[in-house]
Amino acid sequence: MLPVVVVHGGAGQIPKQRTEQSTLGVCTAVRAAYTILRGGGSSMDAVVEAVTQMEDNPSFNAGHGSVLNAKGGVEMDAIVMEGKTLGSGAVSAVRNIANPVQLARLVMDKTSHACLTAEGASQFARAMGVPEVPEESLITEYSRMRWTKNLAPEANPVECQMGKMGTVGAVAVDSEGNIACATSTGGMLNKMEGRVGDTPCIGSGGYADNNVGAVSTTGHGEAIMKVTLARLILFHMEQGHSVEAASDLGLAYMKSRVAALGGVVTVDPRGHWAARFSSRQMSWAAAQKDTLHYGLYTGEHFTQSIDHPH
Ligand SMILES: NC(=O)C[C@H](N)C(=O)O
Repeated sequence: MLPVVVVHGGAGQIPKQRTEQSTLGVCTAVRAAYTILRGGGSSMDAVVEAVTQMEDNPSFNAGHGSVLNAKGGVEMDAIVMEGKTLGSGAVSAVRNIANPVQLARLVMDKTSHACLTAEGASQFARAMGVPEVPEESLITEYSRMRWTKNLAPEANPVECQMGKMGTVGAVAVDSEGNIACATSTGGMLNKMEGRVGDTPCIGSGGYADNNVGAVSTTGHGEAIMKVTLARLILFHMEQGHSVEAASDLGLAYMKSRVAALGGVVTVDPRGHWAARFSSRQMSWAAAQKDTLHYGLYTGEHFTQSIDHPH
């Protein structure tokens, strides 16, 4: 069954005019990651490549295309974790870099820490030679439009969040059976400056353990943290549930316990995979055995050959 990679482009409600770009984005990212796996590359390289591509894609709320905070700025969170050693790296509230997921990986590889935040993360990025980019280059017309709309006195904050839930994430198992996850986000629209969400928090935004599996999550961060969604799903897998059942149990608990919707991508060590969500939509894609799988609405599942798209 191995290798496999599964990605998501965020749970929520995607405006009609953006659905096509979103589906295209997850499919392109999963293809790039699968090429790495098929060439014998590691699951960590694969998930970082997939998430990097989606950070660069303005259709998603991560990197270029991130939502704006209350002051109109961009602060981003990201995490990576590898299942062999349980090593992880994260950055939170980081500014002025194009690819927070790559900085998270550097935190894992080059420091003895699990997470660096804000100005400290920026200093570390500089020390590692990561180029600084102007904030303007991360902001799209669409994210500025959403932000402005949200400032209007009659704005409905819940409605405004919809369509900008596009956090991105990936999980993978490589041909050696090593498992990894990565998640990256601009957070929640209009968040307070300095707000840190679930994404960089181990066990909430993601978790990977070669003995159990891996999960990357998306949804309302404060709710995800309350139930430590990624680790909760892996707990259900430890209890013998399938990737699909465990994902649904975790999401159902979050819905009943804290009235929140979300989505996840999940793998187990044998290469079973799932893309599950309680929100109306989540763009997702998976690649395994040279087949591309993708979908957007509940119950949707399209397949095509990786090498011969039609
Ligand atoms: N779109 C998302 O998934 C948001 C992210 N979980 C956060 O709260 O920061």
